[in-house]
Amino acid sequence: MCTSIIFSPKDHYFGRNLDLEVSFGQQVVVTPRNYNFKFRKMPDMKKHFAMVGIALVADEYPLYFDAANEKGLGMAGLNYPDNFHAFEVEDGKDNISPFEFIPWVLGQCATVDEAKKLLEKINLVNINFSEKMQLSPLHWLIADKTGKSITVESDIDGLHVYDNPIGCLTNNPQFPKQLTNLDNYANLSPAMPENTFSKEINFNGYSRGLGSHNLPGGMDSESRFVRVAFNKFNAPKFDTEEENVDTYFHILHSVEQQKGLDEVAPGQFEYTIYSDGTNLDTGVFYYTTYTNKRITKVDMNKLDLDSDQMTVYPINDKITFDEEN
Ligand SMILES: C[C@H](CCC(=O)NCCS(=O)(=O)O)[C@H]1CC[C@H]2[C@@H]3[C@H](O)C[C@@H]4C[C@H](O)CC[C@]4(C)[C@H]3C[C@H](O)[C@]12C
Repeated sequence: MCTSIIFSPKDHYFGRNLDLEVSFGQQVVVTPRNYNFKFRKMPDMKKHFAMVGIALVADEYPLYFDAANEKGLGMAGLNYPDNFHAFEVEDGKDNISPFEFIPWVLGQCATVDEAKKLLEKINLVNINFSEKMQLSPLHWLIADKTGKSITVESDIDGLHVYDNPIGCLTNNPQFPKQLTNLDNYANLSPAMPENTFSKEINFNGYSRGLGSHNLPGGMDSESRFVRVAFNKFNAPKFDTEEENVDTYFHILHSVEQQKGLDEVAPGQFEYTIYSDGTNLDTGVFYYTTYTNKRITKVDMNKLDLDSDQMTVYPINDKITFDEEN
């Protein structure tokens, strides 16, 4: 499972938890403006916006899991098995494979509105990156530095682009069903509950936090959607970058999957491999990993963004302690 959010306390932070049972050897990858993006069915993109995110580099191509560009547009791909459908190549359309989708959008769009326009021509096609790396069944969250976001789902009946008023995405079911399910939790509150049960009964309020007693705690996608939305909308907003980044990671870590809790095959457990976020207003990228909760920072603006060569930073994954004595 995975969870992606946009959090807008002052600046806008966009990113995700990547949950899986195996790691692909992904890294932090900055792709500068003059790296030549090749597309299978579309012309090369020789000049484009620079982007930073997490990717697996294969055959010198950045296979992005999630990224944000220098204009403040972010995009993340999350698993969407059984529902995702890829189509045959169609004349007159922008035929893009899912593995090309993030560079295609982030390379040329600065805002969600521009992305929506581009998506009118898109046909997500059935082309594997390679024999070994087959098509991924994904859906996407796209967000910008106004705080606006959309969800993109390619179902058997075509491409759906939904306005996303919650600014969160997890996995199945389809996005409209996640929104409907959220209705079930409208009475959650950070405050102690009012007695609307019956005037004839007195409730003692035996514990603090009873307003969120029914907040779902499961690893499943519906539970994480409700939990991350509740935690995000009730999170404090600060003035400093440090406090807002810290809060952003508290929100993502509230839906992280500890090893041992989500068995996907006998003895195999899905867990939160990394959590990341880009400040869309500044282009600074942050991440933590399952074993390294100290926030690592990569500022793409410190690189030559007019270059044609990617910069790759291996994931900083080591468990460390601050030795006090
Ligand atoms: C599995 C990842 C999504 C994580 C997630 O949602 N997990 C939930 C699993 S489930 O719902 O519980 O089944 C996705 C996100 C981005 C994907 C990767 C990117 O799309 C880049 C390439 C694309 C290639 O086609 C396949 C390998 C790959 C390297 C993908 C592997 C995998 O599908 C990734 C890593």
